[in-house]
Amino acid sequence: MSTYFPWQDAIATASQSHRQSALDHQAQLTKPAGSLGQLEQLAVTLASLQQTNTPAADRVSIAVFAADHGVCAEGISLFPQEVTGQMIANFVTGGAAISVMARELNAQLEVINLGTATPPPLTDGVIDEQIAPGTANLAEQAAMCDAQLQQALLAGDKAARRAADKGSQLFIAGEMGIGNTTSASALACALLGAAPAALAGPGTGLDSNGVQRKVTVIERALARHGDDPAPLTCLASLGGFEIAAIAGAFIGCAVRGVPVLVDGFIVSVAALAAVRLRPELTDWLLYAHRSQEPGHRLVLDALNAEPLLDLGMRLGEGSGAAVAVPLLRSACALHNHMATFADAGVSNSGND
Ligand SMILES: O=C(O)c1ccc[n+]([C@@H]2O[C@H](COP(=O)([O-])O)[C@@H](O)[C@H]2O)c1
Ligand SMILES: Cc1cc2nc[nH]c2cc1C
Repeated sequence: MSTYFPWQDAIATASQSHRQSALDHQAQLTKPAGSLGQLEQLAVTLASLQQTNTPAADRVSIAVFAADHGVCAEGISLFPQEVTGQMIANFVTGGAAISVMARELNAQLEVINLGTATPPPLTDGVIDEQIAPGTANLAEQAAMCDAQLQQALLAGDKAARRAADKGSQLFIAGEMGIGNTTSASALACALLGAAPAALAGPGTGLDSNGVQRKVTVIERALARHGDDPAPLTCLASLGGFEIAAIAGAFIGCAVRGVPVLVDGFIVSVAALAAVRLRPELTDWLLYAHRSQEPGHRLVLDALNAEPLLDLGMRLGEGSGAAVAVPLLRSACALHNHMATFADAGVSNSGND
């Protein structure tokens, strides 16, 4: 495939010296070594990515990418397609889960429309990156052409640039798209060489007959696609506009040195495609939660990812990542504000 990448710039590298300083600092804090578990690693990782001795997750950018999917014609979702447009309006008017969470976190929230089958009832405050009124039906033809893929990747890159320009310390991508678990499952199958039955799940709530129908649809899509695992080919053939945009956004964040907190199943599949495209991206991805969508486990394993939370969530929108932000903030506050053994006059002999 000849898709042109406008951002073939080098991905930023984590600072080994800040990593070492952060590890040394952790060893001085008034606690048995390792007793803050993953919070210690989080603080160290953020220090090395942010190239600082005082890591932070105060300035958070959340970008929700929304788009429709032609594969909905196959009856693979419990919900009608017009919900995508309706939820876009709900995101900007403040009633969606991610809107509430963004307010709680004092995070920047932007909503990006990459193309819906039914226009959103309200477009004020929505970033317009519409490519087409949804992808084509991926069971029958490529979901998008090369030019559309490029537009989607670029829309994601622009969101990453806006986050970097605002000085964001953490980027979260959310997604909204009725039918997108079918697209994400098909894409993961192609990237991993996995069987549809291993990846397909209920999405918004299909029963077992519905999941079986979804498996058959993905099998048709993969038979048409063939076994080409090249990430750009897979994205165009089986992806969604929002999934490709998220892949572009993650690469754009890593190029600009903004750490990413990865949300659920669909976002993780976008991350997998992006990592296959640019393996150096791996360092920049932190994983928030394991979604209830059964395929997420396989995708996380392929990414070698150990997510922080497992709360049985399966909403999307970036909600699983948003609930993990307070953990990152706690990790940073502890790293930055705990007393050292020397400062507090506490004996450190147990840590020798
Ligand atoms: O993030 C997840 O893990 C997740 C798991 C299942 C469903 N979703 C959300 O549900 C929608 C897609 O579900 P479906 O059944 O229409 O394919 C889409 O808008 C996603 O945000 C999200
Ligand atoms: C109501 C609704 C909200 C969502 N948010 C993300 N995916 C969604 C799917 C539905 C159906």
